[in-house]
Amino acid sequence: MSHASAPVTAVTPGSHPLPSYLQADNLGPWGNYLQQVDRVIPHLGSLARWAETLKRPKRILVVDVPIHMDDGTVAHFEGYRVQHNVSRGPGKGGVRFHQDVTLSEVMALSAWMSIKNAAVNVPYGGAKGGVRVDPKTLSRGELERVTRRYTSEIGIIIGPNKDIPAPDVNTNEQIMAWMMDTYSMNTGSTATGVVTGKPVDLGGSLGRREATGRGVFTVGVEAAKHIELDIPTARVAVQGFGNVGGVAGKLFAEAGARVVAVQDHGGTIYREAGLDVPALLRHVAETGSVGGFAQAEVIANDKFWDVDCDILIPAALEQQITKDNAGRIKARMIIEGANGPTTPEADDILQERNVLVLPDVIANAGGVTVSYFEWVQDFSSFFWDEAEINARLVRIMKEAFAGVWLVAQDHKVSLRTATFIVACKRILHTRELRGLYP
Ligand SMILES: NC(=O)C1=CN([C@@H]2O[C@H](COP(=O)(O)OP(=O)(O)OC[C@H]3O[C@@H](n4cnc5c(N)ncnc54)[C@H](O)[C@@H]3O)[C@@H](O)[C@H]2O)C=CC1
Ligand SMILES: O=C(O)CCC(=O)C(=O)O
Repeated sequence: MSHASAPVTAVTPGSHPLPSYLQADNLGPWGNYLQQVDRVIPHLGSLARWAETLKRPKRILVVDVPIHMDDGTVAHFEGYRVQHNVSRGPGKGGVRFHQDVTLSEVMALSAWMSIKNAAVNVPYGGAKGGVRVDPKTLSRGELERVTRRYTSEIGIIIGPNKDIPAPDVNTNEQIMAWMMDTYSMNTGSTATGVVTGKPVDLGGSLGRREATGRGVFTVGVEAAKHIELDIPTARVAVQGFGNVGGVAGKLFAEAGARVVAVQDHGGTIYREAGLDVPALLRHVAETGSVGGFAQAEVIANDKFWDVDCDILIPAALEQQITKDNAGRIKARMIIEGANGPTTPEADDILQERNVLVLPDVIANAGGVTVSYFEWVQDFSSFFWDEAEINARLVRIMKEAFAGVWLVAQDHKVSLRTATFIVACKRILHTRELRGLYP
């Protein structure tokens, strides 16, 4: 068929077909997000008439990131920045470097940022970015060149008042420093507020590195009270032992819990008596993975889901808890450190089995909450001490979680749908106040 005669979807008044990249039935994380939105719509009252806006990212940028490799060749990487919603303020959300990252995945991650930011009521919309690259295969120089070129390419849509990136999987303080420097070079003045999660010596905030794990721990302790789960005697299993999982595991261990199993990209380890978490963190810092940790038994990766535990913390990637393993999970409570680790089908199975799921959009909001503190500190050039930051973080997390808990009771819905109710009402209320014109 020639291009000229290709079928064209007719657009009639009142019919608004979705753009092609939003149409497929099975879009992985984006498809999961859409199902989560469908579940909240019946609870939005008159604001439901604006709900379509939640299903369409505001702005999507796909960029080519060409760099010189150390061997003199030129390599091209695919980069994305998606601003899902900016009704409540500038876009805000991390940047992921991963070989499998896709546009629809970044769309979902940006949408969950909109929900999360509204759930804890920080004045941001939602955004996320990614580069399709395995940073472990790059030299330090190559990693810096990828970061700087990506930052220049997305420079047209980011900025301290437009969209503020931060760390996510495989990105860290050094990468944020390069991003800040590149943006500042391109705009002609030092703009510390363009990214958060920077080194403290460069306008970063005390407590940001630990903030997501601390938030996971805080909501976990609060939720445990509701189901009479005793933290000092609890057994915890953690998937992903990086920024989020490592800190959450450490805080649970310090509270007396036994971290019995940990899985990361390098394998799965188990110790019924509890792993020595500080020693494991040192091992990961030295070797890059939990693999090879001497004081533990190695188990098959799939056996992780059968581990006898009270609390499960997925803190790696999306779609880990599915209809295939949800029935095997022994935990009474799941705290989602990762974004999107549980599919909607698995959510239903877990609810049926009375497993309490603390959803990502509230449980891992500690990171962006302290990012907000960092941004505020950068604007005022006045920096707070760590005790103040942690106290404010804990207060926001506790209050947000308590509110979500009440909504879940009132509407007789899961904590995920309850968080979506709180957040979507806030987002759509601002949409309504701002209107659509022009
Ligand atoms: N860094 C942050 O402040 C925040 C991160 N998150 C989410 O938390 C999750 C983890 O992020 P970070 O800890 O920052 O990343 P990270 O890069 O520090 O750690 C990622 C961890 O996941 C593990 N992992 C990767 N692939 C795996 C696989 N196939 N199976 C098992 N483990 C695997 C890695 O080995 C590593 O331990 C992501 O979903 C991220 O979006 C959510 C909120 C904030
Ligand atoms: O700190 C931020 O701005 C966002 C962190 C993030 O990417 C997330 O919460 O998933």
